[in-house]
Formats: sequence, C-alpha cells, structure tokens
Amino acid sequence: MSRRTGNTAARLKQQRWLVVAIAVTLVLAIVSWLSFLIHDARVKALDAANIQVENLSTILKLRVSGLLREADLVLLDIADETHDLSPDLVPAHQQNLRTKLASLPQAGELAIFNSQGELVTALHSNASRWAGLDVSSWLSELRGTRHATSRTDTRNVFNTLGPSVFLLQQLHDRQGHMIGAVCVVLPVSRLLVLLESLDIGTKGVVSLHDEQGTWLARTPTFPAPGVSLPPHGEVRRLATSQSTTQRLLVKSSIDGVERLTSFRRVPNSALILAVGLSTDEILQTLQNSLWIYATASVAVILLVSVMVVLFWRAQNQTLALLQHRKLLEASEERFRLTAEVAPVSLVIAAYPSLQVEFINQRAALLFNIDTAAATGRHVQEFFVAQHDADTLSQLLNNQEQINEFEMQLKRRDGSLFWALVSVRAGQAELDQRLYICLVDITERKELEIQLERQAITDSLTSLVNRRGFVAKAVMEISRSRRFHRPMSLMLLDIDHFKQVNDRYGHAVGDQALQAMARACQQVVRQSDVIGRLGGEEFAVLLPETDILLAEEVAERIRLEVAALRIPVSGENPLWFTVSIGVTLLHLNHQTIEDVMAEADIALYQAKSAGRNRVVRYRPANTSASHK
Ligand SMILES: Nc1nc2c(ncn2[C@@H]2O[C@H](COP(=O)(O)OP(=O)(O)OP(=O)(O)O)[C@@H](O)[C@H]2O)c(=O)[nH]1
Repeated sequence: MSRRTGNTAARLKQQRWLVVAIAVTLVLAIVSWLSFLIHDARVKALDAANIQVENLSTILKLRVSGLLREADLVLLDIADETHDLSPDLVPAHQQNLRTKLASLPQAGELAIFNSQGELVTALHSNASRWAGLDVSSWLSELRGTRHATSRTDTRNVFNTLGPSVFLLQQLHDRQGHMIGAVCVVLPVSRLLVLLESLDIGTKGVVSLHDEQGTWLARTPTFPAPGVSLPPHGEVRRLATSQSTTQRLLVKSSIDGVERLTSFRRVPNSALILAVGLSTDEILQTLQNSLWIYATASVAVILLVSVMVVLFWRAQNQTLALLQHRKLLEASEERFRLTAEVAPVSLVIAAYPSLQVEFINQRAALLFNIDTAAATGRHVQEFFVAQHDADTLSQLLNNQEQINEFEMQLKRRDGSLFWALVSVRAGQAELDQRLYICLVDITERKELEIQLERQAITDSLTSLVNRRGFVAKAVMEISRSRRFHRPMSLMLLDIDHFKQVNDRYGHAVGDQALQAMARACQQVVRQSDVIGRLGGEEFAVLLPETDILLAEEVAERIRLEVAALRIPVSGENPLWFTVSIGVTLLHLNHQTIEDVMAEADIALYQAKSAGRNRVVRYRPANTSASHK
C-alpha cells in the first residue's frame, strides 16, 4: 500500500514536469511562430511595397517621358515647317507657333534661335528674358549630335518660372543645313500635376531631380519655401552609374522618414525621378495584424501559464494528500502493530451497525475464530445475555466510554468466557466506530463465583447459609410484593439437639443435621428456598404459598423428620423431632427480619408448647395452633 502511494507520488511528479515541458514547448512554439509570422509578413509587405513603388515610378516615368515626347513631337512639327528664319517670315509664322504651343499646356515659353544663337522669335515672353541666355553651347551640342532631336536642360533660367526643362530641336533649311533651333521651356512646377496624382500615402514622396541631384520638384512640397536642399546623393550616384533605375531604403534628411524609394531615369532627358513610400506606412497594416497576433499569442501564453500554475497547484495538493495518506498508512501500521503487540484483545466495530471491522490476533484467539471470519460479523453474535447488550447500549447513549464492564461472552464453538469489557466511541466525525478492549477474566470470575457460592453455602448440608437465605428471601419478597402473590416462611429447630450431640457425639449430630436437610428438600418444591440459619435451626421460604398450605408443608416436614432414623453403631438408630414456626408475608413487614421475627415467635411458641409441632404465627391475643 505504502509502496503504491510512493509510486503514485513519483508518477505525479513526472507528470508535473512533463506538463511544464509541454507548456514551455508550446510557448516557444508560439513565440517562434509569431517571429516567423512577423518576418514573413514583413518580407511580403516589403515585396508588395517594392512592386508598388516600382509600378508608381514606372507610371510616373511614362507620364513624364510621355509629356517630353509630346513636346518633342511639337518641336519636330515646328522643325518640319520651319526652313527659313528671315525676319519677314517670322510674324506670319508666329501665329502658327502659338497654335502648336497651345497643344502643349505644360509649356511656358517657346523661342527660336538662329545658328549664331541669336533670338529670332519668342512666345509668351519678351525678348529681353532670353537676352542673357547663352544658347551657343546648346547649339554646338546640337550640331555635334547630328541625329539628336532634342535636349533638355533644367537650369533655372527664368526666375519667374522656376527650374525648367529646356527642349531643343534643330532647324534646317531645305538643303538640310542647320539654320538654328527651336526651344520650348517646360517649368518643372507644371510637371507637379503629374506627380501629385499618384497614390503614395500620407508620408510618401515623389520628387524630380536633374543629374546633379538638384531638387527640381517635390510632392509634398518642400518644408519651407526658398529652402535650398543639398543635392540628392542617391540621384547623383544613379546619374553617374550605368543603370537606369535603382531601389533603396532611404532615410530622408528633410523629415527623417525612412522610405522605400525607387529612382528612375526619364529616358531621353536629364531628369531623374524618385518615388518613395514610407516604410512605416508599408508596415502599418502588418503592425496592426501583428498586434492582434501578439495579443492573441500573449493571451494564449498567459492562459497556458495560468493552466500550468493551476495544474501545478492541483498536483501539489494531490502530492500533499498522498503524503497525508502515507502518514495515515504509517499510522495505521503503527496502530496495527500496537494492537497486535498489546496484551489485550481489541475489536473495532462500526457504529451503529456494530459490525466487526478489525479484530487483533489475541481477540481472535479469545473468541476461537480467525480474523477474516470475524470481520463483518455483528458483535452481538458473541454476546450471551441480551440484558448485557441492552446495558451496554444504554451506557453508550449516555457516555463516551464504558470502563471495565464485566460480562459473559460466547466463543465461536459456543463455549462461554468472562471478559472485562471497555468500550470507547470514536470522537471524530468520520470515525463512527466503537473501540472495544477485552480482558479475559474467566479464571478470576470463576474463583469469585466459587467464593461467592461458598460464602452463602453451608458446607455441612450444602444448603444456603443464613446470608444466602436472607439474600434469596429479599429477592423473593420483592417479587411476591411486585406481583401481589402470597409467600410464607417457616423456621425449624431440632428438638433437644444438645442431647443428641451429648449422647451420640458430634458426628452423629452432623448426620442428623444432614438428614434433616434432605427431609426438607424431599418435602418442599423446587422453587422453595431452604437454608440452614445456624446450629440446628433451618428456614424454608415458600413462594406462591398461603399460610394454610405452608402449615401443611410444615406438618409434612415435621412428620418426615420424625420418621428419620440415623443408624448408630451398637445402639438403636437415632430419631428426633423438630419444632416449626410458620408465618405469612403481609404488608406490615418492612424487612425480611420482620418476617423472620414473626416465624421465630411462632417457633418459640411451638417449643414452649412441648416441641415436635407446627405453630402458625398469630398476632398478640390470638392463640397459636399447634399439633
Ligand atoms: N453436631 C452438631 N451439633 C451442633 C451443630 N451446631 C450446633 N450444634 C449443637 O446444637 C445444640 C443446640 O442446643 P440448644 O440450643 O441448647 O437446643 P436444644 O438442645 O436443641 O434444645 P431445644 O432447641 O430447646 O429443643 C448445641 O449442643 C450445639 O452444640 C453442628 O453443626 N453439629
């Protein structure tokens, strides 16, 4: 039992650590899963953002290059129609130019130069605005590149227009000689319309640069008007490299926001555009869902932790219970050993069913039964007298413990023995038991009974002596009174017994006394009580007997005694007579002595009247009858 408890405890401890290991693994799995989820979602979000930023910059490139292409076409159209720059032609031609320029709403200025770089005509502007502009270098560049159709320049030539893109186209005479150039000015500020229509979020930036990295345009607009920003380093790097596009994570020196930025050259121009999407915004959706994942994971981890803690506590309680059970088992074992070693017989019975739950070896030997056979039996199976069971049950109703109650008990084989029984009722709520301790006192009890019997027995006649007679008489009187039944008493005294002794000796006298006892026994009923009160005096108690019947019985005794013959060697057999006083129990008698006193008076009267007769007691002034 104890070993089983130990094994269970060890198993519980193992289970406890197993659950903790599972919980830790689960938590680690959740954390790993969450980390993977974060990483994966971030990669996917950045991938999506890369695609988005590339798409946006491509769209923007197409828009800008489309616009430049449109301008180129207008310039080509003008070049196709312009082969002569003579001053008389120009006014007529100007109307045509205006029409062409109207088809290019983003254009701010249009001018035509001759091959010396001199301004021939200008639209939307007066000539003085172009006066300070040295276009000779542009023209030489155009000459150098025979097939070049256009070129761009983003110099801030006209302060009122801001940074602008200058597009130039060679003009040829009909023989194909270069006679000058036509130039259209696209203010960068007008290109902003193209930039602003892109969906770049609240923190996104679209900007336009020249190859030196100069900021030409930006949306949202620059932090403060007039603030000149240093050239964009990444733009310059792209300009000096062979590649046409580049994608980078760039932290802005303007607002400190990190952006995924796509830089892209605008083909056939000196423009580089940049589209940047804020990484914060890219990851915002991710962060929102990650918050949900993280909160759910933390909740799961907390739940798991709480469950582990609760499980741990429950296991602790179970272990504590097992520990208590172990202690209980040890205590039970101690009790069992003590019960076996104790020099007394022990029985434990359930209460109130009174079925035997435990019996020690000593008690089993006492009842001559083995412990298994005794267990489950009703304790009253071992009782002899029902009144003992009643007394014990009554005592237990009034007190918790019964000490040294003497009673007779029965063995399994039916033989009887005396035991000193102590009983204690269990006190605990769950201990509804009787603890019974038995000591075998048969030997002492039998000795006691023997001594008791001796104490009330006359050794010569084997009748009860005065003490025994009085004791029995007291009981009979009480019974007679209780049931209102008549009862008589007679006192008998051998006549002249002294002479018997004197003449025949004491031994013969003793024989006479014994014969007298036998004579009485022969005459009276079994239920009558005969006693030798002392010397040659006897008494007979006659329950259920009225005075008339008592007188008859006394007379029969008297005759029986008179007929006795005691053989005496060498002589005639001895015979003797007896005088008898009889009285009836009545209500005036307080004690047995009162009854005996009346019988004694009648006996005295019998003696006085000449002996060998029966006299009934009569109260004073009534005469006693005699024979
Ligand atoms: N043998 C014998 N004699 C006993 C015993 N007890 C008493 N006696 C004798 O009984 C005699 C009783 O004598 P008393 O009291 O004088 O009476 P009694 O001689 O019978 O004369 P009454 O009673 O007057 O007829 C005494 O001598 C006692 O010694 C006994 O146990 N054995």
